[in-house]
Amino acid sequence: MRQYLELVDAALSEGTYKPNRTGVDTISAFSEHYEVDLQAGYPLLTTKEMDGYRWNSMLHEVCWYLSGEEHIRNLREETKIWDAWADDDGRLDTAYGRFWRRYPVPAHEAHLEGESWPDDSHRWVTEEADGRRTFDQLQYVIDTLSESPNSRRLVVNAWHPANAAVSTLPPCHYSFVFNVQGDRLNCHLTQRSGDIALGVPFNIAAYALLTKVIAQQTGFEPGTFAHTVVDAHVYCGRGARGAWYADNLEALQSRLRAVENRADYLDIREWLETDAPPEAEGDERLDHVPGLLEQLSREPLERSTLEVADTSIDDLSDDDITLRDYESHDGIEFAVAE
Ligand SMILES: Nc1nc(=O)c2c([nH]1)NC[C@@H]1CN(c3ccc(C(=O)N[C@@H](CCC(=O)O)C(=O)O)cc3)CN21
Ligand SMILES: O=c1ccn([C@H]2C[C@H](O)[C@@H](COP(=O)(O)O)O2)c(=O)[nH]1
Repeated sequence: MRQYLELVDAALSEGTYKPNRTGVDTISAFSEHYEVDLQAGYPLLTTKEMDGYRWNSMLHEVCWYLSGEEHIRNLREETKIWDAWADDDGRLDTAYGRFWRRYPVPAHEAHLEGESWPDDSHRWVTEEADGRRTFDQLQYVIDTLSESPNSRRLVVNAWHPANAAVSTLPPCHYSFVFNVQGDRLNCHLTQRSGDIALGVPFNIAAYALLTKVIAQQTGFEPGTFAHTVVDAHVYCGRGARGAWYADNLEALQSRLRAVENRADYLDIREWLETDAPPEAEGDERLDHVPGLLEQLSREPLERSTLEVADTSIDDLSDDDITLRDYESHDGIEFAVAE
């Protein structure tokens, strides 16, 4: 996908060196935005292999979001991608599905006079077994799309400020808005923080899939997926390897500016691998720059297509989703900064 390669190039070319809480440094750019026409096919990256186990992880991650579960006891049977952030019992402090499907509604005694809140029998409110009330944002979107497609309030929000202030890992893709134009359903995602090599390819695949699912449930054609990434970063390694970029970012950026054809990216990678100190034992592939330069050197292939069975969001499983005509370049491995 051309837009992804442009995002990689923009972050590396314009970014600044930025250490952060993980101890793995980054090259970070502010407010990157791109749009993808979902009518032109499914935007699964082709410049590295995304089918096989990566596809399986992404699919189960989406099904986990839809499940509304606050734990990963079922998800971790299928993929390890969230294990590092959960405890042994599968409890996870990051609430995506939990907030999409079960956003907490304040108890009656917490309501201020004059405020509007739904009553217990409201169609998007669930009274859970323990008496807590939650709100199903995704069902609200689906029902409202059918009843008032011109609504400008089709927002799903995974951000709860008080929770986010103390959570170990507050949601990265925290708010999305659907918008109808003609017969097309568009989706705009705002992401506060994006790991360009590992997280963003999954985020693109997940939201393009979600848009297709919601469009199908409401009788629209999938339209545009628009994505804003506020801190769009490339991890560049730990210790001396990461610090090398602090001193050599300008040299890297002037080489990027001089690129005339794709193959030039491989020359930059060779310069970097020769010049930068090697990654320490145990830190291999935490520097994502070489792998991303390799991706930049590759020509994107034709888009694949996605088939989704007509199944409600409550029942959707990986069996309902089929990827067709996917071809890609070889896989590239990156290590995840925790
Ligand atoms: N640094 C960082 N980057 C992320 O993308 C990220 C986090 N942390 N923390 C929370 C979640 C977990 N996510 C992850 C975690 C791991 C992979 C990962 O290792 N992907 C491999 C495939 C692994 C597999 O499918 O088993 C890849 O090559 O894409 C991807 C997304 C996205 N998020
Ligand atoms: O879906 C996701 C989830 C997480 N990420 C990345 C973005 C950051 O690299 C880390 C989170 O660290 P913070 O310090 O909380 O920003 O995870 C992603 O890209 N996509």
